[in-house]
Amino acid sequence: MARILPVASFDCTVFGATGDLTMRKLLPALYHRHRDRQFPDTSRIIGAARGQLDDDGFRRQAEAALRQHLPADALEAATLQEFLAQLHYRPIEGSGEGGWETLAATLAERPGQVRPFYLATSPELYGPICQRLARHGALSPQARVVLEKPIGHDLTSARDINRAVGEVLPEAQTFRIDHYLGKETVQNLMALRFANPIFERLWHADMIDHVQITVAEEVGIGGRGGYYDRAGALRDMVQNHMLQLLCLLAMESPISLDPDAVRDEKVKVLRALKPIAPHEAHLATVRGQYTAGAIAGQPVPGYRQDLGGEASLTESFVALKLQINSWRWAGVPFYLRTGKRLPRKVSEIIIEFRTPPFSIFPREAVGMQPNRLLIRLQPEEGMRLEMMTKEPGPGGLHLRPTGLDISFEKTFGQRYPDAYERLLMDVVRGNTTLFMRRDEVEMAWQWVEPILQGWTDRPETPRPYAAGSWGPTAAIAMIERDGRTWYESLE
Ligand SMILES: NC(=O)C1=CN([C@@H]2O[C@H](COP(=O)(O)OP(=O)(O)OC[C@H]3O[C@@H](n4cnc5c(N)ncnc54)[C@H](OP(=O)(O)O)[C@@H]3O)[C@@H](O)[C@H]2O)C=CC1
Ligand SMILES: O=C1O[C@H](COP(=O)(O)O)[C@@H](O)[C@H](O)[C@H]1O
Repeated sequence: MARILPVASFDCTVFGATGDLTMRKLLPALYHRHRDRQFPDTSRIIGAARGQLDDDGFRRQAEAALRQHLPADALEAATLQEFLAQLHYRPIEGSGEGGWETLAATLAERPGQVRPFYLATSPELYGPICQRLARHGALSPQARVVLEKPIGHDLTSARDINRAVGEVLPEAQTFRIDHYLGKETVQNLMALRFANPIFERLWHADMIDHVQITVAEEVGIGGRGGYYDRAGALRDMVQNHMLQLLCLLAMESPISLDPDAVRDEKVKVLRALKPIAPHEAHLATVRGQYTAGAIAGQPVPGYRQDLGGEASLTESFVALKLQINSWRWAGVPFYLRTGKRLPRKVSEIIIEFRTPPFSIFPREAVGMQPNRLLIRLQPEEGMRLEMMTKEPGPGGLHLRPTGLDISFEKTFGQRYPDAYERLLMDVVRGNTTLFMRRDEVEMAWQWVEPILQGWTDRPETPRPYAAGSWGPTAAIAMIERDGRTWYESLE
């Protein structure tokens, strides 16, 4: 059973409190933390948005959302009522003047509380909201502002947001969230690498042939088409989640778990990424867009139908090959791919090791495969080290890949907290380790931007792929040109 470390009493103001993210992720996460008694009853969760609701109206919306999004066995009547009683609502205009004095007065009732402000709104509002919080004296030393991804739409807008927020708030009180960093299995990458010296010896271009990172989703763009069609897969998933995974995989050992020690090492990886110039973007990347198809035997519409019939050049799939300019990684390609409406939800990292420099086994020793370390981030979280083993029997020397497996569920047998649960409690604690620093976000945009530029300079229709397939065939061709292949661990 995991230890629950209690946090201090807080007043958490959630801007965008009636939106999808709050209803689907933040309130369920806070409910779970309440259920485990991780925060005191004196804590309040104050919803804020433009809708003219009162506390009861917000509680009714929240209750409906919790009933929809929590598993039935987590819903206990008394716990739910206690949690709802901690919810409040203050109407507010994020970029205007209405509602700020009332919110400030509500917060002033309890000056000693930790004050998280969660900005679950569009990023254009981050600067205006922070400026207003400052103007109304709400940014006490106990304040922490959480900025949801995406931080901007490109490097310039990211810098503008960071500058506007930085004018009123120190970096130590700024929490740029990337929920992948809150996933247990993503945090485990640090344990895998820095608590197991056997791997550190192998974690090097001398031993590793290449790395694959796949983040596949079954879902389409759903009700978020307005946002997604402006973003696309590169901005939505690669600029943040996938580059963060890459940083944790590729960074050198930090000198400690201190937030800046870890983030310094991640920034070094981002700085070492070999730029993909605009004119190279078409060779180093593949963009795709799903067409109608079937997932788990059920027909699903295509991207354009999901958008309401509009034509669109936005990619719902991207695959790319990148290199890291460092002694550790020189010459080791990293292949990344992510997409919506792929055959199943799976996030997985494959480290493929080099083959033996010379083989003593005859050709008939069929099944020779390189060693691979599979790190399954979700679902069926775990790790598998694939080794070549002699098949038992008298009929000659036959080799077969077999796995040393760790299933987290079998090993630890407990509920995995959602990423937002851990991250929200870290915000209250004031621990920024699992949040992105300003320079990290900007370096990631700096690397991604020439690719976007290349796509703009030579606009092409993304390659179609049927929903339920693994993306366009060009993504397969991209890796196969290098004599490698995407690894499907469950197939
Ligand atoms: N939904 C998700 O799964 C994820 C979302 N995000 C990011 O989180 C943010 C929120 O996303 P999501 O919840 O989906 O968006 P929604 O459109 O569902 O919700 C937006 C919320 O912001 C409020 N709002 C809009 N304009 C203003 C304003 N001027 N002043 C105050 N409140 C305002 C809306 O209420 P009202 O109109 O009443 O004011 C609503 O509560 C976005 O940046 C998104 O990219 C990030 C990761 C995942
Ligand atoms: O940030 C986002 O992440 C989700 C995928 O998150 P996961 O925890 O379900 O793997 C993605 O669907 C969404 O488009 C993106 O904005």
